Amino acid sequence: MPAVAGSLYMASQHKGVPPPLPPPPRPLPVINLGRLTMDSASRALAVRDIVLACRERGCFEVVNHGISRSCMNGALEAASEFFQLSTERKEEFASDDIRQPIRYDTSSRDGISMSRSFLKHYANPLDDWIKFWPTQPPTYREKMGEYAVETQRVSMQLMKAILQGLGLGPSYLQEKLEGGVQFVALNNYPQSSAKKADKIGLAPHSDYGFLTILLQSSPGLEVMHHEDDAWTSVPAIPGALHVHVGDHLEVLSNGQLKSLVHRAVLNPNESRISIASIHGLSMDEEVHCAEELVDEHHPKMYRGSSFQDFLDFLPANMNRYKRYVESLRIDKP
Ligand SMILES: O=C(O)CCC(=O)C(=O)O
Ligand SMILES: [Fe+2]
Repeated sequence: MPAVAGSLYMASQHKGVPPPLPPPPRPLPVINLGRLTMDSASRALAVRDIVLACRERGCFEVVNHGISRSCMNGALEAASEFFQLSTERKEEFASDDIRQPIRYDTSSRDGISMSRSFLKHYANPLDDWIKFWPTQPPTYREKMGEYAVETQRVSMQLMKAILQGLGLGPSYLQEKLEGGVQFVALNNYPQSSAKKADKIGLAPHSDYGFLTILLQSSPGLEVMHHEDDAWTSVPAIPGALHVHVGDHLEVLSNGQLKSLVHRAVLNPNESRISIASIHGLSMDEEVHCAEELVDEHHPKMYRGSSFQDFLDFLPANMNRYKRYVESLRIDKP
């Protein structure tokens, strides 16, 4: 009770005793995805855990997701070998136009890259996009392609579970999700240097799809849970993948789930690679609040928007919103 807590605090201050330390950060939920394909009771528990983690923390780690270590390591190696190519080779993919199917950049023109280079491209359906991908390193298409197909599969499993947990049913939007956008961002960050005070690689933001599945070579991802005003570091658990809620899932769930603000800090021990796979509906498909989740007590909170709308919105609105979804609020000031 605040009054009692307040008076205890004052009493302890009076005696020169330091105020109590804040509670230690809660560990991130780690979800065994294998339970989704077991008996229906195990599936129901896994669905409950996934939706609870999305609701309360905005993110979770997944293990037993069926993506082999060699596939994950292969993708990290392919990314690392790409970033080791000559500047000239990498700049073949350089472009200011965010609508390009593939884009390499090193600077902060996007308003949030403080110290990173990146390669971004689409991946689903693979046959439509792989022709735009680098041919160097020679194994790039094979290794990144295998990983992209596997993350798309995991994203489908997760979305079905989340939609079921929200009461919308596991086949809700299924076809649209299967043909939806998968946008892969490979990020390369330098090791932090003692000389440079700024340790931020990528400034705070939310992602705009339904879900992001992130693989990191070493720690550096930090998240801000909804109730917190502090950063929590996400450990790089061997074999695990990090999953967080994006803006369009906040819209679809009519605010029941909130997109997660996250950032990347530079690692003091080594340079770092992360691969973010962002999953949503297809480019022009608008995402709306699910009618089933709107009623007189829960009025519709967001207007509909597509992935394309986000790309159109971005250039003129860099840094205006930490979370793009704020711009979709119907009740925004
Ligand atoms: O590097 C990271 O850990 C975060 C990357 C990220 O947030 C992104 O690519 O959107
Ligand atoms: Fe992100």
